[in-house]
Amino acid sequence: MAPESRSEALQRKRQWDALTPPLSEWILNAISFMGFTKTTPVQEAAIPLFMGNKDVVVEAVTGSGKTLAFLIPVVERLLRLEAPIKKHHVGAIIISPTRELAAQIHTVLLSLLKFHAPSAAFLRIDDENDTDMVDVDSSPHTVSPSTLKVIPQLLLGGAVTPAQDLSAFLKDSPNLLIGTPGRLLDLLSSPHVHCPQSSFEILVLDEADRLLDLGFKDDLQKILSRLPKQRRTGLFSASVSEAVDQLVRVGLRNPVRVAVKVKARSTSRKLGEESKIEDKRTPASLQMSFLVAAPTHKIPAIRTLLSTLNPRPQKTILYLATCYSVDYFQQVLPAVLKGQTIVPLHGKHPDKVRRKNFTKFVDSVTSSIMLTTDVAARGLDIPSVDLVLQLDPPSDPKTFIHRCGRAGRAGRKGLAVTFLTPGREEDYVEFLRVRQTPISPLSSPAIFIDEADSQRVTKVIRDVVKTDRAIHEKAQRGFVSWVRAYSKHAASSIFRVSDLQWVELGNAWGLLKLPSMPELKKWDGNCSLGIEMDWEGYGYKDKQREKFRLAELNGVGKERDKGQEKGGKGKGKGDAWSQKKEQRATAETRREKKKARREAVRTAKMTEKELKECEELEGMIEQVRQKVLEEEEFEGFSD
Ligand SMILES: Nc1ncnc2c1ncn2[C@@H]1O[C@H](COP(=O)(O)OP(=O)(O)OP(=O)(O)O)[C@@H](O)[C@H]1O
Repeated sequence: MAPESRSEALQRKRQWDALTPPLSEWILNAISFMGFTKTTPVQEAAIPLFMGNKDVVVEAVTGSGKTLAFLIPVVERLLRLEAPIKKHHVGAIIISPTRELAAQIHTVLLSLLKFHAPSAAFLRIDDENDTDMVDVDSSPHTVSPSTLKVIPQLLLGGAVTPAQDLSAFLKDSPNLLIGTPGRLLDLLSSPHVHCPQSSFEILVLDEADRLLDLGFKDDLQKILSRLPKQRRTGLFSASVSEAVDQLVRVGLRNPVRVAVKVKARSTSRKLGEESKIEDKRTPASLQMSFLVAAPTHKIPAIRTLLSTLNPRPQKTILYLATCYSVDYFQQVLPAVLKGQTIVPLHGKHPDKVRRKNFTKFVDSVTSSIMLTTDVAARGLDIPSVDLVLQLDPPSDPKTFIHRCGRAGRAGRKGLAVTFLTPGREEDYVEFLRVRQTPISPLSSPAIFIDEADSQRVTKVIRDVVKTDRAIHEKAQRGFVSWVRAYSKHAASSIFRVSDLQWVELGNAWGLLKLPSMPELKKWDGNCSLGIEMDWEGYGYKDKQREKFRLAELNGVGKERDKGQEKGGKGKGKGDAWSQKKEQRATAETRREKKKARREAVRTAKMTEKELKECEELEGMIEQVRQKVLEEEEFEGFSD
């Protein structure tokens, strides 16, 4: 017999049924139904280790199939126990940093369990593939297969209360919990939920480096303190190596490290130098590009890119730095990017909006752009996303590869374009290269923007802003939050507020004036940006708000608004969120103002009911302002 060639050996190796220990028949069946003929490299390496008795730290590029690389071992281990897990005991936990990602993991799990008859029957999963289901009694692995099943529970913040989570837990007694840290902790804190040594098998941290970040530290530590030390733990991410110092905190025992890298020819060699093969941390099918453009040229460039790319992008994700910039650009971009459905998504949206918008984007059949923040940077697997745009490079450099990795998944072609402002920001290319994330100039399609085009776009945006004072306020708030984010960039020697060109930026955003903010205190330019505005006549589209504004204008608000609306650096209510301390009126002054306002409103002939509504509205606005201040000051404010 002819000896097996290397490629034949590799092919054979990458078969699902060649994995050891062997996978259950029903899993092979499920995978075959999903159309995955071969394992991906990370699945091939990680599944046997994690199914065996090893803790693993797995790093593999975005879109390389890490979800199945941990779901299969989790499910297999739960179904190979000697006896079913006791009522209200948990056998496994999967933690994810965001709701959308946790929900996605749960969906992939259900698509597997559909093929496991006892679990599917319990979960009443729609089983249109009845005929593909394997009679688990014939499985060689399980001791009492017909009694063992996987019962997952998805735990997310938002729509469902912690009490409802607990009640579902008590009713169904799930043995596998999937959720975000906060909600998991709520459930695990109940005395009715048990994770003893005898039951608990396996813990997975998906996007582990993100979960090990400071923001999740407390919740994660509390979760870990409720789990037995003797357990299997798996950490998965496309950038897990950044978190290596933290691994000890998670209590890993001699973990095996699995690192699946991509080999690529070096893009940045000097003249006459041989091209080298380098390790890359992004998938080979993903073209990673950058475009150097002045701020006012960036949105026109996006418009040109979307209309010249061939084939036209079906779904695009456009990343911005902060939630408030998303709130603003969702108002103005439809006028510039005609023919695109713009769907906003960020972490400050109420849960209902967040779910509705996410589904809208995923289900959209027309060209759509998701306008988002880092809340959608990781893990999301939306196959038809073929273009990722970063109007602002992320503050945290490891987020860069996650954002780009929403395109070019599972071998599909994708393009990621990052916009950089001419000058110091161009050093970001080298900054990324030394982090094994090479990006090259966008050459195809070539994008040229002339000044007239960029001026036209600025005008289109400004015209939208002028239609509603509320949009102007969003613009001001968005811009301030953007400047703050810029000032907190991790690569602080590259992204420096002192380099910002304020007028150019104000025009790029279509602002009607530059907001009053500490960053502009020493700037001696003109905050009005040369725009003539009749500020008193500039109203809200919302009738109630406008009525209240007019009432205020005729009364106590008039004096105060003057300073603010001249476009100068006067202090007023509108810049409360940028000058917190100066804006906190004493309780007495507030009471007086309220009295005077009531008087002013009375002269505007409002009914008591209208007056009450206006006051409620203003109270809400004030609360939001205060919240914005606090969040921006203490939390960061990016996603
Ligand atoms: N063996 C396989 N063959 C082909 N496609 C696969 C295989 N395994 C998974 N996929 C598909 O690859 C895509 C990406 O998988 P997955 O979301 O698990 O990637 P990931 O490595 O977790 O990415 P990220 O780092 O962005 O979270 C999914 O659409 C999934 O269905």
